[in-house]
Amino acid sequence: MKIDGTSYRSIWLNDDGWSVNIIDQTRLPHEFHVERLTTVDQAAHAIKAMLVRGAPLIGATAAYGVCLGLRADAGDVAFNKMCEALIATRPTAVNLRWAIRAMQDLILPLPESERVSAAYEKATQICDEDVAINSAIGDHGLGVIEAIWEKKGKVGPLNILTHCNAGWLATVDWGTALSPIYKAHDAGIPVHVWVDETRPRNQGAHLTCWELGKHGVEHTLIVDNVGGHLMQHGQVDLCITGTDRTTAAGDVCNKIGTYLKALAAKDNNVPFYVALPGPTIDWEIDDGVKDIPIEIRDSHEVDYIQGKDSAGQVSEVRILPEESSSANYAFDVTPACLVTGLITERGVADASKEGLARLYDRLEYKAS
Ligand SMILES: CSC[C@@H](O)[C@@H](O)C(=O)COP(=O)(O)O
Repeated sequence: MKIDGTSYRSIWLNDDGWSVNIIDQTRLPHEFHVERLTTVDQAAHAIKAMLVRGAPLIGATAAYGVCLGLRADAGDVAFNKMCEALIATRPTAVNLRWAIRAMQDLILPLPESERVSAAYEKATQICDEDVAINSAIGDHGLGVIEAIWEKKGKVGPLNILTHCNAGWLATVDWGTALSPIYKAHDAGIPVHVWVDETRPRNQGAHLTCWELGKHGVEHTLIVDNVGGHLMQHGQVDLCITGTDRTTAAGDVCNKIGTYLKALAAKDNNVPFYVALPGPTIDWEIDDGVKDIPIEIRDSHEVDYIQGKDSAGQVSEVRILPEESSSANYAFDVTPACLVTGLITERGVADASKEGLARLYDRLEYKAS
């Protein structure tokens, strides 16, 4: 996507042909900083500290992390160790495991001398495929948006609510939930996006607002608990979110707070769509609430809010008493029964075992 006229992906190989550039998302929206990764440890840190985040981008970064690690040591012991370390960085998004598994399947049978070049080829392929997948999600999602726009009598604006950031910053390009929105905007539909702030890390405020603004999409930031009120008053035509892990039965696990939006949408007959690429499906599990590991992050993220102060400095402030403690659950599960449809690169599926099985062969994307 474009930033002030220049096309960017969220991750790309440097001109030197081996080091990896990422956009440091912890500094957005106040500073646009490109960070150069040269070691697997730096890649693991970038994922854990959320310089990069979003399920598909985590997978892509891990794949390039493997390339950087193999440059230092292409032996089996080091390779398996780096794969374990990368998988341990974040537990919920299944794309991470899928990408590492794809690298392992390719690399382990090869002689050491061939591993580095094969790894770079595969990581580049994972990135290019992610871009194509997300563009196709956008095309299928555009169909959904067009149908709702028709039903509304083409009286604008078309109000879409989204949670967290499932835009191009969360993928290699285009995004999942935001890809249909960009395509609808480009097709001339007057979309307006309600952007959930998404506490505690404020991916909505920091990243989604920045992305949409750069693309010229109308948007309004709301605090996390406003969505239900807007839905009760007919101010939301549809919701679209992303997902970090989708079960074979269509449950979706996304940023904390997604479930409450889906409940409110159901109560108000607002369509609730979830956009996802094939590698986000975990075919090994059916029951998301029972089986998806939910990341619990450092409570510092809840205790402090980061922003730009009146002197123009980016700083943090503590929002609760020194003696109080907090809990930081990063994701929740929305059961399939609350999801109107799953927008995939292969079309829109019912959120059910049968719906997903109609589009995918469960052996295509292996994560374990
Ligand atoms: C296309 S991204 C889908 C999800 O990864 C996204 O909605 C999300 O919840 C990201 O969480 P984050 O903790 O910022 O990595």
